[in-house]
Amino acid sequence: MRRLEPQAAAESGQPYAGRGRRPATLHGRAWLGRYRTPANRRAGAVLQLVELSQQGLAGKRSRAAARSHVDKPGPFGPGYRTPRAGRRAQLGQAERPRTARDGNRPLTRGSPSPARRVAQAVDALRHGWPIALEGAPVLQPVETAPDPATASARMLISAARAKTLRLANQREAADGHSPALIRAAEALDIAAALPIADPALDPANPLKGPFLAEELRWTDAARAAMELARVAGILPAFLVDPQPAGEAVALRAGDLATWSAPANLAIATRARLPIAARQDAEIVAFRSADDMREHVALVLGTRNSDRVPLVRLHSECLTGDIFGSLKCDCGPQLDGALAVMAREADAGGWGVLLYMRQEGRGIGLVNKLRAYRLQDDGYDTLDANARLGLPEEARDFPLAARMLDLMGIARVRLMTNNPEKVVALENAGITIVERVPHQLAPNPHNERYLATKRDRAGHLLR
Ligand SMILES: Nc1nc2c(ncn2[C@@H]2O[C@H](COP(=O)(O)OP(=O)(O)OP(=O)(O)O)[C@@H](O)[C@H]2O)c(=O)[nH]1
Ligand SMILES: [Zn+2]
Repeated sequence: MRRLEPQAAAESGQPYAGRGRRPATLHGRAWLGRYRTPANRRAGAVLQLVELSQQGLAGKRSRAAARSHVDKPGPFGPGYRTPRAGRRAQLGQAERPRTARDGNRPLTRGSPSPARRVAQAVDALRHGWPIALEGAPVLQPVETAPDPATASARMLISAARAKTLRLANQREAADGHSPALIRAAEALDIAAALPIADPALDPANPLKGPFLAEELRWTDAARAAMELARVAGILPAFLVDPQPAGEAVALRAGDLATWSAPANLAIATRARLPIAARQDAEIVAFRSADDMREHVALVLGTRNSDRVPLVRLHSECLTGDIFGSLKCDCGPQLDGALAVMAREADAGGWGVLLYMRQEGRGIGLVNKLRAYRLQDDGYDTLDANARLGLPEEARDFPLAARMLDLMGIARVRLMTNNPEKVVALENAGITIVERVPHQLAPNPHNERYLATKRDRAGHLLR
């Protein structure tokens, strides 16, 4: 049975509060120093033998730089400046690709609907089957490819990954999740392509290449492919125009926008759910026809139109929520939120916990665990995601707004330290009457994770 501890106890500074577990030892971190080779430039493209280095570490923004953006209103207090304000539209709103402008090869008449095409494409990527985005060559996912003989000299990878291979320019690599096209001197089969796709294999494969960076003429389709890989939870790396080609699932870049529309979400069912924190709790389940992830809300206390509910938007963390992982603060935050809401209900108010199935900030469990592996090599949370070619924040917060909307909740007191949640919910039409800080005691394993949240992601942590 899960053990609950009140937030007050957790806030009192007790180590590992909220989960009642202590780590046996405190592990030191190995920071690896590496080397780089100079680039050999030729005719505007970069052709070189690549030696990998940990340049991601050099790319850290300072705390001052992270905070040097526009002013924030209301919930954060006077003078607060939001980090990454210029990129706010991308963050917390899983990218909704625009309608494709590339190419002119039409899908056949009577082909499946956009949502069905995306569902089939995601399924294909999980099985290792190729996809064919309109206007783009056939793309074979590297990670899941069933036939090791599938080969191509060209690969589509993330700009961030291309940067670690010394192939992307700074401008492209700034948006690490954006795509880059590379060409090898000879065809790469799956065994050769995997170390290019997976940074976890870098230590065993320090030498790669030579590669040529090619101009990408089907950008929208390539961006959609990266996004589909994220949704499928696989590494964002594809063989381009592979041999043998296999039967590809056809779709358009713009199909993703239809697939991810919050309006698709509806209440599926609700039931009474006595939980340790509160016996009269209710659970509400949400479902979209398109997305297999089923989100839920827990309602604690009796709905009361005179009281603005205390709301916690919690994103799934299997490791923290279920196993009590000490690497993050998710487990204590989940338990703490329910305990505070139960107290609120005792005092005549009510609370709503939205449990969003957006594991690893939207990159999925396996890719989060890949990021953990890179963190063991010294990368922080953000750099580990970047090195994988995945966005640091890929959650779809408008979906949370849709859940509140479906429950008839327009005004909330939001428990969070993350200003982007506040901004994203407000942009989606929810009024945040108050931001309620939700900080719990750190432990030696999550100190760096919390410092990264504070110093690089702008979370309001002490
Ligand atoms: N990619 C990645 N995700 C992580 C890592 N550690 C935790 N997470 C995920 O981060 C998310 C944390 O979610 P929340 O606690 O709801 O949100 P938050 O952005 O930390 O903001 P708060 O509301 O202040 O807690 C969960 O989905 C975790 O699975 C990590 O190292 N890498
Ligand atoms: Zn966690």
